[in-house]
Amino acid sequence: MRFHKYHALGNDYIVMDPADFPGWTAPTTEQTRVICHRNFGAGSDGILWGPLPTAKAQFGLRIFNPDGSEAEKSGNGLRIFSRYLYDQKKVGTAPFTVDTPGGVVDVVIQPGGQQLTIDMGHVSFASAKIPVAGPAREVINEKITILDREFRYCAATIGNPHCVIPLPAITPELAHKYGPHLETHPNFPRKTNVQFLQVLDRANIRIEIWERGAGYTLASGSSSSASAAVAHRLGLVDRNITVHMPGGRIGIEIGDNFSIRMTGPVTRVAEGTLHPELFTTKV
Ligand SMILES: N[C@@H](CCC[C@H](N)C(=O)O)C(=O)O
Repeated sequence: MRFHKYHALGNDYIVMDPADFPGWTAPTTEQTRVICHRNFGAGSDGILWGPLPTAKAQFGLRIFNPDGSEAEKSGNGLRIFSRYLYDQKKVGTAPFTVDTPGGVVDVVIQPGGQQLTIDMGHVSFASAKIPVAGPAREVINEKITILDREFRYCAATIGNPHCVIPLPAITPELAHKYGPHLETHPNFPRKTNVQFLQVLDRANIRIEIWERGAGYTLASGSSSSASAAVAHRLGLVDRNITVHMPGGRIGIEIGDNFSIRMTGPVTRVAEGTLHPELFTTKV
């Protein structure tokens, strides 16, 4: 049971190659929870299960959150999985494709493997696609009350759902206090990732993130994509944006129809073997 650990700006994932897990279809909820647990397991913000066979792309990938739920897409997860393929010499610097439940993406890896660019797909603000409850509409600047505070939010999908709250100034405390309530708010039937967004200037934004199924994280590629798209949709930024997060920076280019090209780093952390005794712990 070999595992490979990487981080992308402090958003860390464990790659588990199905070839190293004979008899496993995919990690179960219980297995995922204990593997990702920071005290009882190897510790990570999620599991990347692949490469899997797929007719839609060169490689298939499934993404699991630390609570055991499955995500449709992950920007940092895709960069990390691509770096794993590169380290295993399954790909080089030629472009290749990866199929996720949230759509197929195109990947280019810079020589050395430390910087990767991913064409993430298109952002949509359509309530039916995200999904957001209520009549069909673009979810832009709608009111929502959480605990003691009323916010205005925009919702977006890039394969996975996002709730973006623009504010004049942001803090990690906002994400910790309001994130869990927004994640599970009835407006979002499949729950949601949450970003508090501060526009710094027309080329720079700052976000604080609360991830669905993971909690507070230091960086997120799909959150960067959704937040940059919302800032552009509101007319607050241009098309080339640097997203500043507690863990570091991601570059986002917005093309026609809100297509997103994301560029950012990946760092290789460790490789090891999961011991079967790990799975005797229930978390
Ligand atoms: N860290 C990720 C997002 C992972 C999935 C997310 N928690 C979800 O449930 O949609 C990223 O870098 O995009």
